Amino acid sequence: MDAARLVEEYVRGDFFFATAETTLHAAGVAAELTGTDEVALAERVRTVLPTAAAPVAVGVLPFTSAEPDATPGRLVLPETVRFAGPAHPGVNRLPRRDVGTPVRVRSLPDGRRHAAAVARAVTELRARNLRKVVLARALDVEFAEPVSPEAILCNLVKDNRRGYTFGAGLPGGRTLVGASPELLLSRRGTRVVSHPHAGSMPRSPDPVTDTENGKALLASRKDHIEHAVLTEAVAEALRPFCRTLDVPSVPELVSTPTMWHLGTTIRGELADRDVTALRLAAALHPTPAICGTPTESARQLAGELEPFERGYYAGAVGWVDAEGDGEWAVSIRCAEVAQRSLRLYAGGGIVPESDPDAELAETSAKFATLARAMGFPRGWPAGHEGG
Ligand SMILES: C=C(O[C@H]1C=CC=C(C(=O)O)[C@@H]1O)C(=O)O
Repeated sequence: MDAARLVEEYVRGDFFFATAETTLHAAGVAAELTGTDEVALAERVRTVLPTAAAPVAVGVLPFTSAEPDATPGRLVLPETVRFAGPAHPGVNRLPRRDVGTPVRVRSLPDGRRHAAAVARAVTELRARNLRKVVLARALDVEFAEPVSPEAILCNLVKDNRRGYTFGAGLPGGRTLVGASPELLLSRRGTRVVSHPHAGSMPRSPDPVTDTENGKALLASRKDHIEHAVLTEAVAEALRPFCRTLDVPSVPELVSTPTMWHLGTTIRGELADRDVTALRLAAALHPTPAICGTPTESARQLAGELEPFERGYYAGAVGWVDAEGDGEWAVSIRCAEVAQRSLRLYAGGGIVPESDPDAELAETSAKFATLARAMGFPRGWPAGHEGG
């Protein structure tokens, strides 16, 4: 199967997930399983998968299912599932697709207020004895014409050779599209891998500045603190499931076409083969890459400071098969696409050492993954930060 064909054949409502090694396309809904208890949902999926027509479940977990009217996790047993090899270099033959011109862009909150929320978070971290909280903002973009998630996904796949590029149908005809650098969890047999990311600097078209940015990130004490909180939490969540766990003591510099990050590859050997990739993802989520530490207090603080619901942003997206193998990415660098509008999300980890203006700039830089795929100029959304 040709991976580029899977990109061409993707239509809104389908599920698509491309990594550096494999491309997955799933279509149709033989059954849908939803629920706010992710561990229970993982167990239901494990029970039904062996007799499913296509023995793979695909879907999304929300950022939080803690509130009473929470967004539920949504797993689909598709009618058809096709796997192919890597999308690159085959997708190079596909033309870039036009996404249209926005007629209105609104930042939620506006840039000034986001920086003020970061300053407030820094104060609250001390007052509430938190080590880290992740604060996000959103950009609402409106178009005069219907906006095509197929076009955005195609461009995202072309732009991102590595990482996890996804499109997932959501209730109400909406689509979550994105290209995340971050692996929450993969399981193959008894081998599990997580690749948590925290600590960021923007890439630059100027090679000298670009290299300097990478070096500055590697040397940044603030970013190493932010990263250490994350790695510790991921290791702690995986340890009860693993016979062995390898946690490197120093993160490595990783890159996407738009960002530098600190990343740590954590590898484990499962003690019990019956624990599925989805069950492990549910145990890990939400990590301090998108929530904070301690988890509950950070979730509450983010909820107090962010003027919108995260929905499926900062959740997880992926698949699990009847053997329990699968791959789940953290759903960041993404947008939720409706008919003539979409909402982009970007967040950043705040620690007591964080600087509000630098954090605002970091969210702008993170929007570039989607902005680039939509054909917007470099530096967008400058000029739209005012809300
Ligand atoms: C929360 C996001 O990024 C996370 C992943 C990598 C680096 C991050 C950071 O440096 O703050 C964030 O933890 C996002 O892109 O919305």
